[in-house]
Order: sequence, then C-alpha cells, then structure tokens
Amino acid sequence: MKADTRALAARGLAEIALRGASLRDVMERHAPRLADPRDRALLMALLSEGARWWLRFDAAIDGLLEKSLRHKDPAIHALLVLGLVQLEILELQDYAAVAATVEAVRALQRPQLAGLVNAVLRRWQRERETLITQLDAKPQTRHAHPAWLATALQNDWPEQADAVMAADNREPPLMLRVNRRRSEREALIVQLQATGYAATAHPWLRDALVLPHSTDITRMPGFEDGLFAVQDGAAQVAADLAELEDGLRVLDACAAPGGKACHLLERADIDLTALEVDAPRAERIRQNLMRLRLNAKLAIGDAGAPKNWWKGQPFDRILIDAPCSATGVLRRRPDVRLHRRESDVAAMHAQQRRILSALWPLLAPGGRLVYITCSVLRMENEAIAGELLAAQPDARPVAFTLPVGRAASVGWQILPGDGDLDGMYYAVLQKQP
Ligand SMILES: C[S@@+](CC[C@H](N)C(=O)[O-])C[C@H]1O[C@@H](n2cnc3c(N)ncnc32)[C@H](O)[C@@H]1O
Repeated sequence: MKADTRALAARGLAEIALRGASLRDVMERHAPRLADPRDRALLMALLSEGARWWLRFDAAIDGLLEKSLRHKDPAIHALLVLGLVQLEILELQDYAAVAATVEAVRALQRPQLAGLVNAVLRRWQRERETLITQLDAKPQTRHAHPAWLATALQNDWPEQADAVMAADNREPPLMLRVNRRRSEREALIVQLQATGYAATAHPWLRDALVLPHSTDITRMPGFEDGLFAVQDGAAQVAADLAELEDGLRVLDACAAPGGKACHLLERADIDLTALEVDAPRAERIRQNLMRLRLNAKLAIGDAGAPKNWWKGQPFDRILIDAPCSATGVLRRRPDVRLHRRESDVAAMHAQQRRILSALWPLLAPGGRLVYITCSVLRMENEAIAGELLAAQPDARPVAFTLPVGRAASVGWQILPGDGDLDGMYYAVLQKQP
C-alpha cells in the first residue's frame, strides 16, 4: 500500500537525517516489510532523494510551520520534507502527492495532524515561486549541501563549486567493469542488450560499460558467473595508473569491498595482498573474489602499523585507496552529506598521512605507489601527496594526464560530473631506484 510505503519512508528518513542512521541500514531494515518490488523501489527513491534534498526542504518546512516538528514529531517533519520531494524532485502529480502524504499521516497514527500537513503542502503550492527564490539565494539551500561543505568547495574550487554541487544532485549512470578474465566487453554488451539492458562501451575507459539508470544488478545475465562488477569509471582509472605486469608483488592497503583489488587481478597475474582493517568489510572482499573467480592473500590489519602484518618483503606496487570524506561520491551516497562534519576532514588528513608514511618504506626501489581518494578537498589530496614528497627524498611524482579533470599541484583531480564520473583524486609516486 502506497500510504504505508510513505509512512515507512518518513520514519526511515527521520532516522537518517535526525539520528545519524545510514541509508543502507534503514533500507535493509525497512524494505523487507514491503512485499511488492514497486513499493520497495518507491521506498528507495523516497529515502535517497529525501536524504539528498533534506537540507533544502527541511529549511523550507521550517519556514512554513509556526513551531518546528523536527524534535516533537520527527516522522511527521520528515513526511513533510518528503511531500516537497515528491512535488519538486520526483515530479509526481500534485494531487496524488498531496493526497498520499496526508494519507500517510494516518498510517503514522497522527490523524490529528492530517489537516496541518495538508495545509503546509497547499501553502507550498500557492507560494512556491517566492519560497523557491528564497531557498535559491544561499548555496547550501540551493544545492542542499551543508554550509561548511559549500564553503570548503568554494575555497578549494571557486570556479567549479556550483557545478560540483549541481552534479552531486543528479542521478548518476550505472557503470560496470567487465571482468576481462571471463568475458570480452563487446560480447557482454551484446548479451546485455539482447536482454533489454541499454549498455554501451565507455568512450575512453577500456573495461567500462555504461547504463543510463541504476537497476538490480543481481538479476542481470552474467552476474552470478562473475562476468562483471559495479564500479564507477573514476575508480577504474586506478588499475591503469598502477601499470601492472605479470609477477609483480602488489599491496592494496585499504581494500574493502575489493573493487580495485579485483580490477588489478583481472588485469595481470600478480601476487596481491588485500589488506583491510575492518574484518566484516574484509568478508565482502572474499565474496567479490569468489564471485569473480579471482585469488588474493587477504590480511586484516592497520595499514598504518605494518609490523603487525608485513612479512618483510617489499612490494613493487602499493595502492592506497585511503579512507576519506567521500565528498566526491555524494551523488551515489546521498546520506553522506548529512553525516559528515567539518572536523572529520582534519581527522581524515591525519589518518591519510599516517598510512602513507607508514607504507612508503614497504615500496621496493623503482616501485610505484598510487594514492587515491574519493574526496574533492585539497587537504585530503594534493596536500597529503605534497607532504610525502617533502618528507621522503627518494619519492618522485609521476606526471600523467586523463581525458577529463585537471592537474593538481601533485597528481590529478576529477570533480563530480567531469565526464559524468564520480569525483576522485589520484597521485602516482615513484621510489628512486
Ligand atoms: C575507500 S574504501 C576502499 C575501497 C576499495 N579500495 C574498493 O575499491 O573497493 C577505504 C577502506 O579502507 C579501510 N581502512 C580505513 N582505515 C584503514 C587502515 N588504517 N588500514 C587498513 N584499512 C583501512 C576502510 O575500512 C575502507 O574499507
């Protein structure tokens, strides 16, 4: 029943936006209560777009209510936000969106608030243009980004900040990576197109396929057989930068869930150690290796403390896909902007520096280290690579260019939306032979 779906979405969105729950957890807990896959899809759309646009429509609802319901009745507050999301973002028919939202008030067992909810949504419709002009006046309510992040983007990327935030709010394509050990890209495209999937080859990434919309990939032909994995194109650049050859010893230092590790293994016959600090997340590496029919040595440990897991043999390649603010992937993870705090960035910087300086001694002379984040903040990116170069006399930056993005003082930055990719930073550092 649609009303129940909206009521469930309102409860879930309140948990995400007001109590710090993750979208994934909320979806996993609530979706099994809906039998119809169309209701589950609506729940996902409401939760994702509700989280993505919370900071715009939460401010609007505050302006429309005399007394905020945010603390007193969080699910009703979230339901009002969802009412505006349905009208403005999901573009449902006005009548249907309002009627179903008012109906959901009853499903939330607050029938006494049905009149208020109806009145607030009607007032939005009447005063829409003025209210939208007010919301558009500030970057944080225009683009639904936290004020600290809008400011940080304007400081780091004054010319691109607006476009970056707009890209964070657009639906990303679904990108796959063909497992070249098990299929050819063209053969996979033919197979997918024959079953109704509009897959095309990415214009410059060798292993990437693009589909216009997200879908349940587990139902796609070839999934169980490990013919492909889901991976944004920006993440697929890592394997090119590693310049692999058969026989190399490679460390993927921050490996879960194993996307880049598997790509490296698909590219060459390497001796790969996949290290991860979080044991439950490491289990996901194991599952991905199994599905894609690949082999690696799995290690659980802290990349910043190699004495606990390193056996003393240097690595020819080290990939550090560092823990970071994830500010480059907000389009795919719409709840992150609600949970990240400004203070997290300095904490991430300290962690990234600790990991990079602990791993540099493990690199063989002549070897290369690829440092990556899915952050768009310079403090986590070129600042980290620059600090290593300043501290290690045997480190040299390797120059490279990509078809999209821009050179940083060290390395290369793709911003969200460049080439319709996620935002990602890359630096390649070589140890003098
Ligand atoms: C950006 S994700 C890696 C994504 C992965 N490379 C992929 O392509 O699928 C960063 C990972 O680093 C792990 N991590 C964080 N701190 C770590 C540490 N000190 N040592 C090892 N792994 C760490 C996190 O648990 C997380 O799984």
